[in-house]
Order: sequence, then C-alpha cells, then structure tokens
Amino acid sequence: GSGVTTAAASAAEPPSRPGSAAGSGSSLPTAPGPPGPLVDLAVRRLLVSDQVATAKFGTPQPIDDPAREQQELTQVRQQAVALGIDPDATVALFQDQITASKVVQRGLFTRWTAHPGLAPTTKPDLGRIRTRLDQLTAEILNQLADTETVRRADGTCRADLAVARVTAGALDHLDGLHRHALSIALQSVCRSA
Ligand SMILES: C=C(O[C@@H]1C=C(C(=O)O)C=C[C@H]1O)C(=O)O
Repeated sequence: GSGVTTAAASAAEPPSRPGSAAGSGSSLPTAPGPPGPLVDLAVRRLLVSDQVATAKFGTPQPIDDPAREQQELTQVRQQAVALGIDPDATVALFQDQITASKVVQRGLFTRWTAHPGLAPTTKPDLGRIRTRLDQLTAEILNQLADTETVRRADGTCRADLAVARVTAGALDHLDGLHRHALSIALQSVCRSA
C-alpha cells in the first residue's frame, strides 16, 4: 500500500538519468502527451517540496509562509500578463501548486514525527531551495503559455491530463501522498472555454 518508506528518500535524491527528460537538467522520466511537460514540472515541484520539508523539519520555520506565497503570486500575475495568458487562471494554478506543496510538507512532517527513523538528518538551505522553486515557476509559466490552446480543448485535455498524471505517478514512483498532492496541483490545468 502507500508505505511510509518510498517517496521521501527517492524524492530527496531522484535517480540520475542524464538526458532523459525535457527542461532544466531534469532527471525524471517524461510523461506523455501535450500536458506531459507541465505534469513533469508539477512533479518536480512536489519533489522539491520534500527538500523544503527537510529544511523546515525540527526548526521554527513554519510550513505556511503567507508572505512568501503572496510575493510569488504577485510575480506570477505580472508574468502571466507579460506572456499573454489569463492572469486569474494562472494565479489559481500556482495557488494549487502551493497547496499541493503544503500537503506534501504536512504529510512528511506527520510521517517523520510518527517514524523518527525516517526523518532527515540533513538541513538543506531553504533560500537555495526557493531559488529552485523560482526556476520551476518560470518553466511552468512557459509551459502554460505553450499549452494555452490544448488546455482549452474540451474532452481531450482532461483525458490527456489523466494519462500523463497516472503515467508520471508510476514512472516517478510517487507514493500515495505525492500522487494525492499531484492531483491537487493539476486540478485547474484544463479549462473550459
Ligand atoms: C514551499 C514553501 O512552503 C510553503 C509553500 C510555498 C510554495 O509552494 O511556493 C510557499 C511558502 C510556504 O507557504 C516555502 O516555504 O518555500
């Protein structure tokens, strides 16, 4: 079942597979179809959330940082306007990424509290991790612009997204927590016209 041992370890150190996937030195397998690259980026953001949780666990730094979220969403809105994509829909999608990240962080905190042997022993630097999140934000924005038309395609968008989501979950060995979070992250990708 959704064991407590699988995704945290693999998420912290994804297997190295040079040249296997699109974008930014990714080492993840590639999800299929038009939404595939976007789904891969959402997965990657969730895996970085494992590192965020690792940085915060056992420190006073809270999972929720509303000021950081607001700063991100303000920038995303400006960048959406610059890219010519719907600002409200783009902000909503990033709000979902943030919600999904916090689902992962809370799930890992619960897991590590219940099973201290699984808790991380390193404390990565949150500032550097946030720089990585900012890079992923830029990549996600570009994918949103590239998929603007297919994300409006009634019928095919939801079917393609479901295939890409399930495939990514399997190829990336996501556990139940991360698959649940991925569903949240992708819930507003497809838009009715
Ligand atoms: C990822 C973090 O944790 C939370 C989630 C955020 C996000 O997904 O962008 C931003 C701030 C926090 O509320 C973080 O603190 O950087």
